[in-house]
Amino acid sequence: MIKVGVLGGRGRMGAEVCRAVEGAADMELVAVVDQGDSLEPLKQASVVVDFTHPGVVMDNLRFLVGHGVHAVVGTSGFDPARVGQVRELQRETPGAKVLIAPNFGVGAVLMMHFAQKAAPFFESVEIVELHHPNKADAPSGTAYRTAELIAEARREAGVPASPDATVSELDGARGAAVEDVRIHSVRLSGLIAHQEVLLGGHGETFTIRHDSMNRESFMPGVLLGVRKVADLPEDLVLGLEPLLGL
Ligand SMILES: NC(=O)C1=CN([C@@H]2O[C@H](COP(=O)(O)OP(=O)(O)OC[C@H]3O[C@@H](n4cnc5c(N)ncnc54)[C@H](OP(=O)(O)O)[C@@H]3O)[C@@H](O)[C@H]2O)C=CC1
Ligand SMILES: O=C(O)C1=N[C@H](C(=O)O)C[C@H](O)C1
Repeated sequence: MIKVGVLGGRGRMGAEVCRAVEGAADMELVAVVDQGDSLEPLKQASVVVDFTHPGVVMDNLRFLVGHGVHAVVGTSGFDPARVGQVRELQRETPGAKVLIAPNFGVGAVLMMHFAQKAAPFFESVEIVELHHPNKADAPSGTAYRTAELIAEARREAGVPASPDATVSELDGARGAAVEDVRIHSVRLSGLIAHQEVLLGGHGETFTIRHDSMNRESFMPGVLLGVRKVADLPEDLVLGLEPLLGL
């Protein structure tokens, strides 16, 4: 049995993770921690899943890595500086593996993968992400990571930035740029989590779209992460891709 703790266990995702862990025959839910609770009960767990808030996740990781507890992190907000800080924590106290996945939806991981493959073949690429209005951060972690992967693929292939003649704009009209890739964030009641990667050039466009219809959709990926995190080949893995053989 894998002893699992959940951080953010009363939140939208955390509550869903608690249900999924309780329904898994090979897992035992040993600790559920939320805002204001002590982190101490998490020491009983061999793996802790974190779906909290970008503002607190680094403190959570400091505690988990410091106590040798493997972490499966879904919380957003991981830019290169934060990833570097996690590596530093692991250097200071070796032993705990960390999996940080911007998106645990299998379809979303495939969307990112296909976008990375397609990006060098088109002159233009932009991302539109659409989420429920309770989301605290923009752009989404998924869109940020997609932009990084697209930028890396285009850089390696020697493709220049997407053409754009804009010389005057209302602040924000052209979205946020992550390494030259524009991201547009929509917050709309009724939505859960959705993303389109728009590619264009030479008289054709290609759109890759992913939709999460509910939060259960993330659970197969989360449970896969819990099962695999202790045996990851590297101390820190970014994204579910290697666990899916991508
Ligand atoms: N990787 C993925 O596949 C997915 C990632 N996410 C990400 O997961 C994160 C959580 O999303 P969501 O569940 O919708 O958010 P919620 O706000 O519903 O849940 C977060 C929970 O964490 C609690 N919390 C805040 N601070 C702490 C703390 N210091 N210790 C313990 N718990 C704390 C919150 O309490 P309170 O409300 O009192 O602040 C809340 O109960 C976001 O960053 C989101 O982007 C979401 C979906 C999928
Ligand atoms: O806050 C959410 O809901 C989601 N957050 C993640 C992100 O920021 O990419 C994953 C998914 O989009 C849902």
